[in-house]
Amino acid sequence: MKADHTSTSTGEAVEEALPRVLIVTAVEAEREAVLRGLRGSSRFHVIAAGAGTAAAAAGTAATLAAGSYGCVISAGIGGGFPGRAPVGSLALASEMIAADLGAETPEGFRSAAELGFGRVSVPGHSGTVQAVAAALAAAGLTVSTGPVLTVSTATGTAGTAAALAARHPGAVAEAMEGHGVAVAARHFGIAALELRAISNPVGPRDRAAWKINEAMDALAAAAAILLEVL
Ligand SMILES: O=C(O)c1cccc(C(=O)CC[C@H]2O[C@@H](n3cnc4c(=O)[nH]cnc43)[C@H](O)[C@@H]2O)c1
Repeated sequence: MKADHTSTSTGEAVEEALPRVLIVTAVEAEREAVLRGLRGSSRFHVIAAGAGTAAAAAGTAATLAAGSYGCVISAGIGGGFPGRAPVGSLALASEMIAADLGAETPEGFRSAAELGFGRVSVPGHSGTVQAVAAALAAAGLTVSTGPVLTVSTATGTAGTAAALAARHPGAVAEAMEGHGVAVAARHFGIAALELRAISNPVGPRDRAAWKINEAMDALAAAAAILLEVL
């Protein structure tokens, strides 16, 4: 998807016949950060659907059923895997993985896919992922592209962080909604992306150290680039 602008006789830029983009955040503060970056564009519809995959999937599906969209983005703050996505940077999902959908067994965690009862990963639309990553980097923003994990419980110990990193080599970030948004988008045959602004490292929980404002500013800056590239 690429922006296609024309001008009116007065020189005013208008967005013409471009597909609408749905952006799904968890909470209102994330929605407001995205809207700040979008500077009033009517082509982007931004909803705060609630935290977790169920709320995200339900909100996404209900919105897609009621309108026409070319692309859906799960966006918000997230945890970054140390050495891959530092606090204040951006993470863009090559795939959105339901990282704790499965079962504990005596041999350890087995994913739903390994157990034969479902897929746990939805790929991001590769052309769009590449275009967005390139545009963010060209704008001077720090962005890491790789698998983004969707978890029901935010990681709070070094042990869980290490286990997730071992199960998902190359994972750049974790959050709580991406896979739900992607599954809803797939149901409607629409491309999905996930974009996270990193507020905290994945690891031992230290909520007081989360850099929420820094992450919200990065999210707003990224939204301004989405406006140009999608
Ligand atoms: O307390 C606040 O001011 C505040 C402002 C905006 C958002 C929040 C959230 O707690 C958002 C919850 C949302 O954040 C994602 N998230 C962020 N870090 C992680 C993590 O390390 N692991 C998993 N999820 C994370 C997640 O998608 C939540 O829905 C608070």
